[in-house]
Amino acid sequence: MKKTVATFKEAKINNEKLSMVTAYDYSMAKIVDEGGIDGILVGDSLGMVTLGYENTLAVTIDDMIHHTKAVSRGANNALVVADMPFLSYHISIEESIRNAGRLIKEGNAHAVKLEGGRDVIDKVEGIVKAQIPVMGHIGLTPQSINMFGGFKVQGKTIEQIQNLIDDAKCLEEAGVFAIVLECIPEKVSKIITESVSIPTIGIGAGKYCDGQILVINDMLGMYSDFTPKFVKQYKNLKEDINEAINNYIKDIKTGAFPEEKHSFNIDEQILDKLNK
Ligand SMILES: Nc1nc(=O)c2c([nH]1)NC[C@@H]1CN(c3ccc(C(=O)N[C@@H](CCC(=O)O)C(=O)O)cc3)CN21
Ligand SMILES: CC(C)C(=O)C(=O)O
Ligand SMILES: [Mg+2]
Repeated sequence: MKKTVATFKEAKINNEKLSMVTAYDYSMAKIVDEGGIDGILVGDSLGMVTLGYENTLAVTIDDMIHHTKAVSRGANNALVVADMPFLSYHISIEESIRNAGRLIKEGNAHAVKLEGGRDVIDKVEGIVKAQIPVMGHIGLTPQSINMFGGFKVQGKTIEQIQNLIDDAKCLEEAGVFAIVLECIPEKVSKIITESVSIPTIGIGAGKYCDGQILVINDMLGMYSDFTPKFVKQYKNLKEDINEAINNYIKDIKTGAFPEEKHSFNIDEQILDKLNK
């Protein structure tokens, strides 16, 4: 069944949990889509996971469009959400709408996600008015790494918690269809989740969120630069890939690969003529 922003809103009303993962290319998008995932986020985490940057700040709108196009081709049922990268929605409302529009028109995403609350509310309103569904994202917003001084858990003081609740309510008011809550204490995301009527999607935000999201490389054990506490590793593909590569190398060295079934033939007569 095709997932839409309406599916997301209905899930909260019906008390059904939403499942999301990130994906950055066609093949992975197709696999997770066929697996029945509700939503795929083309996260700007691709800067770290697929491009090898230290953080997400260097990712460009063109990087995002390039990967979003690929993911959209592989996703038949899941809702495809594309992250707006750092500085693509900070300068003006006009520029924000233009960039969000490119992710939809060129990338074929169904919705965009941007980080922040009241500080970006005018941009959120502008994009929503342009008929582009927006997902909010508060808590540990990785594009604020230089303000936070690292990837650190947010929402631990009364003031921070009150700000998170107010941000969530303002985002709902501005028309977002869902909000990502990243790296905040479980009891705080419970309060936020109960304060809004749109679904909350948690990452490191505990069990009370209306849905969960993880970076695909983390949950499959394919990224080892760091492993946040909130990651549950469902597979260790790094180990499997290592084993496969070792066997492949061994087979090449010993001549066990390729076999006849992996090779192509020509007519013996042609070979005879060639030899004469
Ligand atoms: N592979 C990957 N997975 C992610 O979840 C992810 C990215 N990349 N890139 C963008 C952001 C960065 N994220 C991160 C990165 C590190 C921590 C981390 O190490 N957190 C500490 C908590 C530190 C504290 O106590 O304040 C941890 O131990 O989990 C958390 C989120 C989440 N996002
Ligand atoms: C971690 C998720 C929510 C994200 O924003 C990303 O992958 O970029
Ligand atoms: Mg992101």
